[in-house]
Amino acid sequence: MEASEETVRPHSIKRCLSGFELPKARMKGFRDWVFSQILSKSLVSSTPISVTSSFYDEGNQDEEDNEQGHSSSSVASPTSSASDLSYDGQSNQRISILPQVSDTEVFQSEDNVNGRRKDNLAKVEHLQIKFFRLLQRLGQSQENLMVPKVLYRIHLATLIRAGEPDLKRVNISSRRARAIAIQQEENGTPQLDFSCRILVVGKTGVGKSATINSIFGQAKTITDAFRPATNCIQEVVGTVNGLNLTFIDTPGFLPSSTSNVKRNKRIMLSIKRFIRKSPPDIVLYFERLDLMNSANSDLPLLKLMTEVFGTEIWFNTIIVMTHSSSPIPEGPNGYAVNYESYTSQCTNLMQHYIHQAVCDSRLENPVLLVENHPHCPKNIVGERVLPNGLVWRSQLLLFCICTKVLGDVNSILKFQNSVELGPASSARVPSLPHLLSTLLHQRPVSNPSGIDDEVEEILLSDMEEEDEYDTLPSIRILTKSQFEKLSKSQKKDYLDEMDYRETLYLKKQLKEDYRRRKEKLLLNEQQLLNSDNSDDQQAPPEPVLLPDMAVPPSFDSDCPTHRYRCFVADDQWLVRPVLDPQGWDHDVGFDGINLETTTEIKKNVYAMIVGQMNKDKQDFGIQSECSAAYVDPMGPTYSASLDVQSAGKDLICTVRSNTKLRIVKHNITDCGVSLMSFAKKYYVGAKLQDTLLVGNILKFVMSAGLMEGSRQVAYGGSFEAAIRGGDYPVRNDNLSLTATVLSFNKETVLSGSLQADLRLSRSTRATVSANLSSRGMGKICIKTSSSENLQIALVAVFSVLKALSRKRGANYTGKDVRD
Ligand SMILES: Nc1nc2c(ncn2[C@@H]2O[C@H](COP(=O)(O)OP(=O)(O)OP(=O)(O)O)[C@@H](O)[C@H]2O)c(=O)[nH]1
Ligand SMILES: [Mg+2]
Repeated sequence: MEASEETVRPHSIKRCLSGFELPKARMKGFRDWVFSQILSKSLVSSTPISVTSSFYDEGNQDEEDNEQGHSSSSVASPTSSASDLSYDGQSNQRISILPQVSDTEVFQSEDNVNGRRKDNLAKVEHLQIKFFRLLQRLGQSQENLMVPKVLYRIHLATLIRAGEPDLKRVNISSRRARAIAIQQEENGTPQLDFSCRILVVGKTGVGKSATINSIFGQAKTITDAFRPATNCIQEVVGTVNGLNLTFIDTPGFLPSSTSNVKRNKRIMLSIKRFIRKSPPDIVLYFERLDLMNSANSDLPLLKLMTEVFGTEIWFNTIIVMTHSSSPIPEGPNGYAVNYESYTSQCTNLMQHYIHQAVCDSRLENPVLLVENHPHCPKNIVGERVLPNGLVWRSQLLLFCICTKVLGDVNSILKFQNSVELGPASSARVPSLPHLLSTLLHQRPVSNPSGIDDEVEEILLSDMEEEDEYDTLPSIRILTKSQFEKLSKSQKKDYLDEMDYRETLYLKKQLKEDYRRRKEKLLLNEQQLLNSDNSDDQQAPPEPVLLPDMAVPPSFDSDCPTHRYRCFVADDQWLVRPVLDPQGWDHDVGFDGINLETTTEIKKNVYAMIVGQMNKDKQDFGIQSECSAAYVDPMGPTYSASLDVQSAGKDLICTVRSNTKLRIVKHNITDCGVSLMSFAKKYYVGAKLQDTLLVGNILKFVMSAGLMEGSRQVAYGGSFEAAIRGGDYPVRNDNLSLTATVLSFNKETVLSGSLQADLRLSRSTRATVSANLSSRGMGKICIKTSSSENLQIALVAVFSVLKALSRKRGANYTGKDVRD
């Protein structure tokens, strides 16, 4: 038997055994859909969604009161700190405990004064004007990736909330707002009124107070290199570039350990009490970049924060990493690590911990690098510059503005409670049209020879013909120098001839491969028959070469490859460990198992099991499919399968049955039924599909089906016409046109799509896919690849860039900047 050293990453099940199609895409498809449904609700806010009430609510009141009983004097009330703090001489910069008014409230008060109610769109437009004015003041170019992202989210949010008559207004609002902002900044009126409340939290000594001082450019709070400096919650107020900033500086948490939990919780509860009346717009969570590594885990602290403040706190949190110019630690093998890769590694690690603390991996918190050391290099205007060239102070202000503006838009348009974080809840209901289209596009269990039915059909028809390749006269292969000596037309003829021969050779190979597989199947049948009669010696199974695993060049005890090996002891079962490099047990890293098998139980009866199971301290996940099929070589194929996969705390179980009939030679009829159970609801579906092959070139597929569940029914059907190139399946040129109709809830959606895969010349391929639906939505995608003619690629790149820049100039908001 072959030794296998291969490990599998989670959710990337690979196929090793041939014979059956592994329906992984389908297995994941439903889960993806569940999450996309939820995410689509948060269009405004994949990162900063304004905090919901539970972050500030009266929840845990009993607990807080209990804790308060024990609270030490280290966390003083805000009023006690005010007396220690003095004005700094500038009228607009002081440390005080002023109640803050949010911008939304400002709108409301203005509206009352004017005696008329501004509509929500006007409020959003007003915010956009402010946003553009602030960008000008910060000197932030609108090319900064954050800016179009924010504008795009505002645009989407307003589109969702706008009524039909307002759509035109929404589309031009951003351009209008920009023009007004420029005008207002030139005139200096009206006065820009923007305030922001920022809560800073993190472990002690990470540089929270130092960062506040750096932002204001003066020592407004006390810092200390040797002992905790901030002993009470205090507000630090000041103005930077016309922005009224209020920082809520808090005492630092102690490193996570069982003895510190109580103290940390006490600090958090007092912060929670402090912010209840006037909640912050933004939370800055501090970490030291130079001390980040997986051994120094912050997870318990992040979990405690989530427990005390609620998951919503993470919606508005920006992660700030101080000491970003300090020397970064060496890599595990003693070599220096590149700055960019170290920072992205730390960012990923931090995000991973937050995902674990929230039990949800959809959050994406912005990360900002900061350096407060007085000797940090500065640019000509005296701003601190990081080793990667970033001027962090203006970047931090920009992040704050963006978060605040999006938060305000969320509250104006009432999006606050549209997203719930946490493990998947069973309240989700799958969409029937989605389930139906999955059923219609499901491929039945394929032939055990491992070759597609249609390909088999073509190969069988070609089988009788003599291999054309063998009848070809021999040809002399030219060396490079000989080829160079040929004239242009001779070169072309030579290459055409080679191309022709290559196609014929590939055809021959495919046929031989098919013949071999068929013979093997026959041999197996024979052996089965013989073994019934006598105990003849069996031929040893063909060894399988498994892919090698990349092993680091030097020994590293942290690399599991050096410690764990696995063997394939039996070619019937393929069992592999699943490696999760970011799993809770970073020492071992394996927290799952992957299993695959295909076997012939009886003559013409095949069984297949494919599955993966992951288990760690919190989560248990399973994805598996068990199928059994009866394949009559001359006639029908009957199959049944059970598909089990986990979605959050629920299990999705699907039982399917399929019958494939070949009554007429070029016609394949496929009938299927499916029963799915999810969250105590059942969904039943049925489909009928007919495939007609006309020669080797034309193919027509018609299908119709329905899906029923939750007392609703979705109907649908599709028609596909495909033309293949003469050299199919060796050359995969094809053109297909599909029309689909889906009807659900008295609404019928028609859609059409085109897919073309063409070989334009010997070295150039083009793929075109386009679709359009009766809802007016569509997509077109053109891909070309060429191994020659670099100039074509350059022309393509140039024209795409030009089109993009023209579009950007015309309208920021119409573009999906997320890609
Ligand atoms: N080199 C370097 N030193 C920093 C940086 N940020 C803060 N420090 C230093 O770290 C020490 C602690 O900083 P503080 O701002 O007091 O830390 P803190 O997080 O407010 O601590 P607590 O108030 O105890 O919660 C001070 O001596 C700072 O000068 C940084 O980015 N780089
Ligand atoms: Mg401090």
